[in-house]
Amino acid sequence: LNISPEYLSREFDLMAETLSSTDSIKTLKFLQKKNPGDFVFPVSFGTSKASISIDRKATIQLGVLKKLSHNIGTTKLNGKIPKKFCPFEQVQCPTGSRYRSIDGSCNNLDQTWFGMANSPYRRMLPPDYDDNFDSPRTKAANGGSLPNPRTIAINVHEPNFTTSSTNNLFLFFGQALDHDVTSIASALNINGFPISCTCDSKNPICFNIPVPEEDFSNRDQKCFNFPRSAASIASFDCELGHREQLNTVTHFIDLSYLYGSDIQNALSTRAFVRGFLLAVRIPGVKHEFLPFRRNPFCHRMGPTDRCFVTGDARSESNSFLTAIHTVFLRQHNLIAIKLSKVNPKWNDEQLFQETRKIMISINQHIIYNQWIPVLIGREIYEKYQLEPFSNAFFMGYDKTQDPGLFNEMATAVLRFGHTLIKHQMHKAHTNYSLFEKSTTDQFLFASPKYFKDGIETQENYMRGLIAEDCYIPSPAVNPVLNHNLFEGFVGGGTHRFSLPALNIQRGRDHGLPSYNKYRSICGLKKAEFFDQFTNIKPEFLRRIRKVYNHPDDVDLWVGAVSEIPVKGGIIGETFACIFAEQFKRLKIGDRFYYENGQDPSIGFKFEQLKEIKKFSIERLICNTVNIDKVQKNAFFVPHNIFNPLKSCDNISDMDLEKWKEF
Ligand code: HEM
Ligand SMILES: [Ca+2]
Repeated sequence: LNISPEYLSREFDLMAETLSSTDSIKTLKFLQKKNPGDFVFPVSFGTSKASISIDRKATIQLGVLKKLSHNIGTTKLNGKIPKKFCPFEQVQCPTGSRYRSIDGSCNNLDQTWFGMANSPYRRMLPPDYDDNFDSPRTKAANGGSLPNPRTIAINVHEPNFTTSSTNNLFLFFGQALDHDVTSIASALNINGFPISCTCDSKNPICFNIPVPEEDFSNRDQKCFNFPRSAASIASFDCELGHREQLNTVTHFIDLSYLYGSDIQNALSTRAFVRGFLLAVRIPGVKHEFLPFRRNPFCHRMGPTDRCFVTGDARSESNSFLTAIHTVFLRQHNLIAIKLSKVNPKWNDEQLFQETRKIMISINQHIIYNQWIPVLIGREIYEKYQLEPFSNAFFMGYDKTQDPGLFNEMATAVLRFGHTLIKHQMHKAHTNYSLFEKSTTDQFLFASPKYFKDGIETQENYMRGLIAEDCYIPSPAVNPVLNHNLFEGFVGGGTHRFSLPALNIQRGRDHGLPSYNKYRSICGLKKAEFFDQFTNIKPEFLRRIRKVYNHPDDVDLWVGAVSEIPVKGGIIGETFACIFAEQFKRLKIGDRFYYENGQDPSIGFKFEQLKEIKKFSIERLICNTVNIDKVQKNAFFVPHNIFNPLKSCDNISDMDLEKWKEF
């Protein structure tokens, strides 16, 4: 049904007025109450000024849709959101820039917003909201309710402690990559406060998970607090549409976790001398450290503690991830020093931008050349043509391809990692022997410890990453993540979370269709009966059948992490297919993709590209960690025969002389 612009304009104004009056009352109550028993969801990282304003306009749109669909009896309404309520505008692009913008805009010169920060996710399949456009997916095939996510967490994701040959570097490099491409905006109230979803809250933004009878670990709390993700308008041209979610970081693989996704953050990471990023130097110590800032915005810290400045607020969520940030910071400054020697006339800005470009390129090279084949196996890797060329430019950039991240990636696929995280992890000495175990809760938000334990500790974490294995792929999730997540973190209370339950609830919050639907677009058969989930091991299928009534009910993350991994890979066929499609788009839809040779003014010279391709994860480790040997493939634990240690002297590096300007 087509709705006239005049009618829509009136309805939007009315809805804005209604919402602002109820919102301000709620906010006032929130401020007056300040009840110490209230607690705030601890994971509200994905926020930005832009996300608050987009959320607001999207909420007004959803209110209008709800009212109209109620009055008219259909949700299939066509019309344009009035200009005043459309949060997106064409960006004015500078002409001929050789470098990526910080917020990702103007990568695509026709569709300037493709992949930029604070823009909506895309979807592989249309959403499956209960009311078709906004309310979470909660209905089961038999007309009843889907099983409680926490019941699923307890029964399907119960811990198992078997380790694999891939290591923690593979895993946490994956988390860093996730943080590069996605950060779901959390819903905030109009004053920018995180929303406090107490168990009895009637706020429609609260989608709390009740604690089921069988949850022995959490009997003392009534619910798991769960605010929905912020809303976004689904399309840039502001057609009326379903609730979409908002990515607050650049969708491109552009090291936004190192350089920031907005200008203010970006400026705060720079030293403004010789192209350097801000870093701490300690006299007599070879390597640099992350720059620090003081409270009050550090998580879980005392008044004298310090935490770090980085391009992404989640960099401190665990010490192993912080170690990866440190490695990239060091490599940036190493390149900047060399470039300044090669081109002594370049100023800070030139040095910074070219170093950033090289860094993003070596990171893309490691991802496409080394990390992806381990994740999805060679067969799918080759089928989707993700492998870099050995000796040629890539000429396949296609400006019609939208590289934007699929909601499925943020809400399910990239969360495969949650099943691989060991309950206890270690640091390692230079000879790779592991020592000092820490349990999951000890390395979460542990920056003060990371900092205080002294400089050698940081090297020990980095060596721990390469020396220690992670778990094998399976639906099992370690007991701290599954049963006691963030225990004691929030206001000193006993509130705990369950990571599998959060993943499942987030999928429903975003209206992700069921696992079964994705099977059918990924070349597997859509199952009529549970037995037709033939790529799920019987022991896991038994668990799934115990909690779900129908194959169409199974949540995407749950079904897909239960699949047998693809040959030579870590994830199953369904995740591998969504992943490969996404990373193909991130390659051919990124004008600055490092191999792109279509436009010499932004691409590397051929001899420079050859140098980039000499770089590897092993070289990165050799350059930035106190170590003189590293295993042949640094994403696997060392092995005397299959993955022996190799001297760093025999691992190639880039020759930056190829950047000399005459
Ligand atoms: C120490 C370990 C980790 C903890 C405690 C942790 C915890 C969390 C939490 C609480 C969320 C938000 C859940 C929600 O409300 O929707 C989340 C999101 C996510 N996690 Fe993890 N995680 C960890 C490691 C990892 C690893 C190793 C990976 C992947 C290899 C990963 C991938 C993701 C992704 C992709 C998201 C969604 C991010 C977004 O788009 O906003 N996480 N994690
Ligand atoms: Ca990015």
